[in-house]
Amino acid sequence: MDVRLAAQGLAIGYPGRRIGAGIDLELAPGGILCLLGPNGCGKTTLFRTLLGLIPAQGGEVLLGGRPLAAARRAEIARAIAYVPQAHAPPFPYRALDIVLMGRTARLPALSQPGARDREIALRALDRLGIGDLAQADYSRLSGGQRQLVLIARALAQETPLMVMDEPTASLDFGNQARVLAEIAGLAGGAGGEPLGVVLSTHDPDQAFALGAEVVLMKEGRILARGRPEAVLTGEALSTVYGVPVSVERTEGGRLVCLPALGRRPPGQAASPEVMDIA
Ligand SMILES: Nc1ncnc2c1ncn2[C@@H]1O[C@H](COP(=O)(O)OP(=O)(O)OP(=O)(O)O)[C@@H](O)[C@H]1O
Repeated sequence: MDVRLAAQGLAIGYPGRRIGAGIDLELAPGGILCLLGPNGCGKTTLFRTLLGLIPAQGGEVLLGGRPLAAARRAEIARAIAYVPQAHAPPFPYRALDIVLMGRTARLPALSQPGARDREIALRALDRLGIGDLAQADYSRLSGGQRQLVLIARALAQETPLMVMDEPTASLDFGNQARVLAEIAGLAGGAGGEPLGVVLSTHDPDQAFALGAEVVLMKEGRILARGRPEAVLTGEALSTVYGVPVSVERTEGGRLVCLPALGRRPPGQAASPEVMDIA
């Protein structure tokens, strides 16, 4: 089955508000796309458009070569799982109930999740090291715990593609590494068939760690796309984030991005993001 997700000349935004345009990208099982860009540049808006949650303002999204706009909600949910930024629901669901929601698109109409769905949901929680939270009230979990539950929900959905909006944002150092390893494993086929994963992050080092294809965004447009070594240069990162950044190689051979605090790159205007602390 062809489950590639593609954006062609995509324009994104909200009624009366254009956020971005001219966006082309493609995600196939086995691939990892890492979306980087400053706050407010349109990453979440792009994800919501790729998922069909808001309509494209121009161009189109194709799922398996067919227009996403023509696909039914359940069909999209069987192809693409979504890990939104962690939020608290208005009702006190158990963490297990939240994960079971990932099974909805797999169930016949009007039927309740069964023993197998429960087993899959519990396995997803265990895989992320939070099996002990299954009966906990989701609304009382920490931001990072909620984020892990939402990732478990996406795993339980058993889709070939996964869209993850800042999946490591609230996680501690160890859980960030665990989730990155999980993403690499999913794309590598550790859970069975290789998945295609697109994630957004504010940490460019994650793109190096994952060896992911990078999509660098600014103001709703794609500035550069390709291998992290080619795209994530000090110059490109300095331009996009408005702070001087150098990219250096560690003794172990890994590239890391280092923002220099207190100095601006030549020609950069003063920005509230630049801290003059030197
Ligand atoms: N429902 C909405 N209606 C109108 N504008 C919106 C809506 N939601 C978001 N926006 C605007 O769209 C722009 C892009 O927001 P978006 O959340 O896509 O950015 P982002 O790159 O994901 O940001 P961050 O890195 O801070 O999460 C912002 O200016 C935001 O104010």
